[in-house]
Amino acid sequence: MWALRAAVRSGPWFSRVVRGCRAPRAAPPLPPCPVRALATFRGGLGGPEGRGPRADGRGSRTGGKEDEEEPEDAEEEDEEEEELLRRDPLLPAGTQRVCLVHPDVKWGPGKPQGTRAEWQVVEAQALVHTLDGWSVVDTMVVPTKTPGRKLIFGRGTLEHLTEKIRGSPEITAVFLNVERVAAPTKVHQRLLKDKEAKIRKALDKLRRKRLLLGQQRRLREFPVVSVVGYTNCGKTTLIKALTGDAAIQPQDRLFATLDVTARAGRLPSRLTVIYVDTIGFLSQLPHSLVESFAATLEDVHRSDLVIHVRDVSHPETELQKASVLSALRALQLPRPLLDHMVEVLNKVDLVPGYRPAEPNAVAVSALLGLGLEELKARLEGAVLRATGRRVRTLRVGLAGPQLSWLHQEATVQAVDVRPEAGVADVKVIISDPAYGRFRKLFPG
Ligand SMILES: Nc1nc2c(ncn2[C@@H]2O[C@H](COP(=O)(O)OP(=O)(O)OP(=O)(O)O)[C@@H](O)[C@H]2O)c(=O)[nH]1
Ligand SMILES: [Mg+2]
Repeated sequence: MWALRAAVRSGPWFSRVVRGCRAPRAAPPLPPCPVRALATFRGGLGGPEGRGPRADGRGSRTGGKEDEEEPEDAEEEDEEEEELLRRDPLLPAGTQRVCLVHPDVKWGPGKPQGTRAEWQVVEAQALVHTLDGWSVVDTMVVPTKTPGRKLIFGRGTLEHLTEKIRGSPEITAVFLNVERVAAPTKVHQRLLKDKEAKIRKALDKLRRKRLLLGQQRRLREFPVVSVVGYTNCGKTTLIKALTGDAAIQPQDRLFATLDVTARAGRLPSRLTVIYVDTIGFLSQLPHSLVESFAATLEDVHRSDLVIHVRDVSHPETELQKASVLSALRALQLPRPLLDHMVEVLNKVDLVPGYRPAEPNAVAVSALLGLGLEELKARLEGAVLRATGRRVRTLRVGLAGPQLSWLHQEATVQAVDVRPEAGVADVKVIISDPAYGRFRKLFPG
């Protein structure tokens, strides 16, 4: 379901995607950059305005001699990993003023289903804006009837577009909103290969780290709740609202969250859960990036519960839901996680008089804090069911170690002390294995 959509480079450029037609400029074309890669490119776009892409890799770590040497300490290695995952040396540096060209397929097999050109344009604009210093200064929606062929536009249309763009000096880059990638040149093949090898290494390391984190969490028996959803639907804002963590900074941009992060929060019963924030989904993503995306979502596989956040104020909310569900299926999420997923209808404050159509979903405004108590109650029930935890009232002797054991191994909700009998009735949330251990340690 992922597809490559964009081609970005400095200077008006159509030659890579409109084969058979003359390129408007003589400069050698660069391989197109996947949308996903653009979206993950943060910082480091500085440099002289309008400078072309650093095809030689200068200023980045790719392609240089230093790459061949192993970093000496773990910190340096982490920095390198971070850099590799974030930077794309093939992107033009500095400020870019983009002309967004959207081929609007009106009929035939290439006609996009369930969406409209205007929303595809809005999404593409948002993607361009994820890059610091990049802005869309012009948008052209161009009807075309040759979907899936080598030629996207006819010669006449191409000439018209080229002329228009050449006549607009403010345009420094063209973003062609198509799912296509041209074969890279030999220079670029090497660069991409180097980068691929390094990213694979970084992903392996990331996987090992995640596995360790997952094991540590399991040992401490905190239930894990993963929060997934279309990009910009409000996942981070919801986690901020559920955990009260003021340090979390949601942003109104696509792919604001670029890595999986975990935060602790408490449910009404005082049960601590770990909320895992994830990278947003997009309806069309390049196949080549599925693996890296899947790696960041491995935590979701290991979670006890999944929350699917939806932006109900978005005109394409249904399409977004379908995209997320199909991506989760493609990622082969375990069946119980899919079946017991909690659907959260977010941003209801933007839809006056909103009435949820889905009976089991919870409507909230993560921003204004509406509906959160109901959501927490739902989450609690679902977490208890998913993790085999139960609320039990256990009688313990005041003189013995049982009470402190329960504080360590379970979530103590209330302690009703009966001094005359020298006992206390303790209301706890306890997992079945922990209860088994309690009974074994303190029989009778
Ligand atoms: N009005 C309104 N805006 C919201 C609500 N929840 C989130 N937002 C806004 O939506 C934008 C995106 O929110 P995030 O929480 O960053 O969304 P996200 O899903 O984490 O986005 P990515 O990490 O980019 O995938 C921010 O500007 C939020 O303030 C809500 O309930 N109501
Ligand atoms: Mg986020």
